[in-house]
Amino acid sequence: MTIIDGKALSEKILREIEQEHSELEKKVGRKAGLAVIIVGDNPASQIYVRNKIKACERVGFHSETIRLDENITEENLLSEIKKLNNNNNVDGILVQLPLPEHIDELNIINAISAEKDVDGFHTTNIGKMMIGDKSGFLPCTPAGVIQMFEEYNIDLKGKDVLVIGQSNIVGKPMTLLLMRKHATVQTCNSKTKNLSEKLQRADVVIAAAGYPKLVKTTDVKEGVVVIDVGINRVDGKLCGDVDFEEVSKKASFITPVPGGVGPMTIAMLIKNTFKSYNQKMNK
Ligand SMILES: Nc1nc2c(c(=O)[nH]1)N[C@@H](CN(C=O)c1ccc(C(=O)N[C@@H](CCC(=O)O)C(=O)O)cc1)CN2
Repeated sequence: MTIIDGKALSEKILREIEQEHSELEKKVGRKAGLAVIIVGDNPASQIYVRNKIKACERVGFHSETIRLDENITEENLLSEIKKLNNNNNVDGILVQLPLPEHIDELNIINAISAEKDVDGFHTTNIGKMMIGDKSGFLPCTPAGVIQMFEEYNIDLKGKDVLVIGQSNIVGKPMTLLLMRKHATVQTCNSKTKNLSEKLQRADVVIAAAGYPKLVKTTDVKEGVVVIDVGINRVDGKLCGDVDFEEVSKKASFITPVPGGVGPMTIAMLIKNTFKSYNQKMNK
């Protein structure tokens, strides 16, 4: 059994970007820049935003964090985005999700210029992903999972892959990227019947449901590849959607939580920001 080390892989990606960026910065005369908007004080979001800013510092990017009150109006949030769209030092913009309920998430995402949407959530980038137009940005978590498969030489061609969860951030784009790898994909949701039977048949399981230890040993077959996208806090401790202790006894490859998909999400964000910077330089 191999534990897929997302932390080490993300560090390798960041090292490569740091090097390429420092060479380009000398030629261009400015750093790549990422702006992160956070609304309210959700504790988990605070951690993720801090990790994103740390990653920017790690690779030498310019970063700015715009902290906004929980009660901000949609109009005022849109005007912050407009300023960043017009700021030439900013290559990437993201709004940390989730947003408070009074704000229309889709409206906000689509207000970000598609060329700066390094989260890959804008309708234009989702469309580009759908048809395989490489000029767009891929959503960071699914792109990070694909990068893990490539790094560990896990071939998906003809494999039966079960994706648990169909969120816009993970499940749906993950399904699409797996199809591009010629996997046979089944996407489950909370209404799916006989999940346990489906799990037993899967060669690869990608758990992104948000239920602690949903996937158990009795559910999976010997040699299964397990990717745990879940990040749950139980009694102050982090755990994924997979019972790691037990399932790792049957798996051929498995990701841990923490230290698996999470750091890869951040590495892909940095990669997308660097891509945006490069695209601007080449214009
Ligand atoms: N605008 C966005 N919002 C959200 C996204 C996103 O991609 N864009 N995804 C998730 C949260 N997320 C990124 O923002 C994210 C989650 C987890 C990690 C991470 O590094 N996890 C660590 C553990 C960190 C901890 O102590 O909690 C790990 O798994 O090792 C990074 C990013 C929802 N919102």
